[in-house]
Amino acid sequence: MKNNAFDLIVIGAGSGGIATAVRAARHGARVVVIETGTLGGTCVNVGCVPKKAMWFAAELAEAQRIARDVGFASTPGALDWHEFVGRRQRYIDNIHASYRQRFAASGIELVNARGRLLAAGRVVAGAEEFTAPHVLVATGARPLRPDVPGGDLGIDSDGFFALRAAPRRVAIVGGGYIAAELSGVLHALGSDTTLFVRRRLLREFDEEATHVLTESMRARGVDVQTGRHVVAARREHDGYALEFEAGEVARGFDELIWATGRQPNSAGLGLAEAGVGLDAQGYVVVDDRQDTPVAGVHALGDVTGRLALTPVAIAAGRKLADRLFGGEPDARLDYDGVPSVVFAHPPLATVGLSEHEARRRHGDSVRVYRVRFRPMLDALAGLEHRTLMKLVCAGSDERVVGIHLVGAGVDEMLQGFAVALKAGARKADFDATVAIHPTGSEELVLMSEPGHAFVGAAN
Ligand SMILES: Cc1cc2nc3c(=O)[nH]c(=O)nc-3n(C[C@H](O)[C@H](O)[C@H](O)COP(=O)(O)OP(=O)(O)OC[C@H]3O[C@@H](n4cnc5c(N)ncnc54)[C@H](O)[C@@H]3O)c2cc1C
Ligand SMILES: NC(=O)c1ccc[n+]([C@@H]2O[C@H](COP(=O)([O-])OP(=O)(O)OC[C@H]3O[C@@H](n4cnc5c(N)ncnc54)[C@H](O)[C@@H]3O)[C@@H](O)[C@H]2O)c1
Repeated sequence: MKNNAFDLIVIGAGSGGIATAVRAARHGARVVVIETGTLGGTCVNVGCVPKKAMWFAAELAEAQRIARDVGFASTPGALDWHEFVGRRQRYIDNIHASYRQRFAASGIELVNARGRLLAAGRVVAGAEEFTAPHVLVATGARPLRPDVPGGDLGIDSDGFFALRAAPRRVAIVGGGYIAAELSGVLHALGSDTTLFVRRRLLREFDEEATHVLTESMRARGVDVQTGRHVVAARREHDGYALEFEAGEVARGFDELIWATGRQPNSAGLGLAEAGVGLDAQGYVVVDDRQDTPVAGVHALGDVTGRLALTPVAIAAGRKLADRLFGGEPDARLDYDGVPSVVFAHPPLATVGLSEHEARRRHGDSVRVYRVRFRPMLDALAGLEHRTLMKLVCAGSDERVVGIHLVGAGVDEMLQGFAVALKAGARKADFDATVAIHPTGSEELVLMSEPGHAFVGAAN
């Protein structure tokens, strides 16, 4: 008879589940991974990876326009979506294959079924039951549409990845990462794009940075409409129509995309019955070691609702495996100072505190250094695109507590500066570093005078 006793049962083979399983197996644990859908979860299949592929396509479209502007005798061609999506899928298929290889090499068992917790240490999947002293819930999240009439019309980010052509006229509803990213991609690939934001774009981010991003998106041609609260959607003879709180209606959209947030995959897993706490939105409640109140039941990644980013789920998983199986009883992820990039057009890169949050925490000791400039290529092309670079410093020694960048190339620029922030760098350390010329990033080590406080913008 098959032995279904393991050291670790992982429910969900997304970014967090896979990372935990592989690290635990490396420490010698016997691991089974239970996955109901496709290996790799959101990031690989309907998240970061296909999104970045589309972002590259959009960047290439923009680069062709710039090439023409600076004198190349080229006319930007339209993207062959079938060709490109085929390449995108082959790239994803290779990731699936590498995961399978890694599982086989590490002796990790993969069960393709829906997992459900029976009790601490007991999980059922299909017709089988598995036991282990440790169970990890890493079941992720899925798109959430607003509860308004017509909220079931149109598509969400999952549907975006099923598109095989740029819609002629598209309405995107939402104001977070996904709304900003998809509107930039579709605009660059030829869609007439309107973004309807309930309040302001990326409200959790540094306000000045999001103001600059909003301006830059508008300058590129995305119709970003803020303060637009959608109360209903309809399908009319000439396409989708959206109705707003004040009674106005916007109509004539060929496609409607909801980018209004995500909800955890925590229902039907037997969690509440086993004593695992869920918050009001259904997120699994964990402490800073990824432990639930039930001994041996852990959770991480998007299902816990904390910093829904792939590297966060991966890092939390590796720490958990190090703690449970690697002899590191204090291992836990430090959730502070996590950098991230919104792959908008242009990208926005951020780490640490916003200016507002820094002033709330550090009062008058906050000093802000900023520079806005026209990147060389844009100047050559006669474009008015501006880059923002902003350092938020606090304390008498001007420790850098926030870095906010908006503009071409900042997506690849931030990682190294995030190391500096995490290591506790001071403004003086930036000043002491000789610039690399001519680059955009040199501006970050050349800022001399602290500037005024950002007092807000009506966007
Ligand atoms: C459009 C989009 C773009 C994104 N872009 C980025 C980006 O650029 N950078 C970034 O860092 N993050 C990005 N993210 C976020 C990132 O994808 C998530 O933070 C990450 O995938 C979370 O990993 P996870 O392991 O928690 O969950 P997931 O990757 O969602 O994996 C959960 C897995 O659990 C499975 N599952 C669910 N219920 C069960 C069950 N009962 N039994 C068995 N299996 C189950 C699911 O099928 C899924 O495979 C993006 C997300 C989206 C939607
Ligand atoms: N580049 C990246 O790293 C990246 C990219 C995409 C997603 N993600 C992760 O995935 C998470 C989910 O992304 P997301 O964009 O779905 O969520 P989000 O939480 O970033 O944004 C959701 C947005 O929808 C708005 N909203 C909610 N209900 C609404 C309504 N009824 N009408 C209008 N607007 C409404 C919110 O105000 C918010 O602006 C992100 O928070 C992020 O952690 C990361």
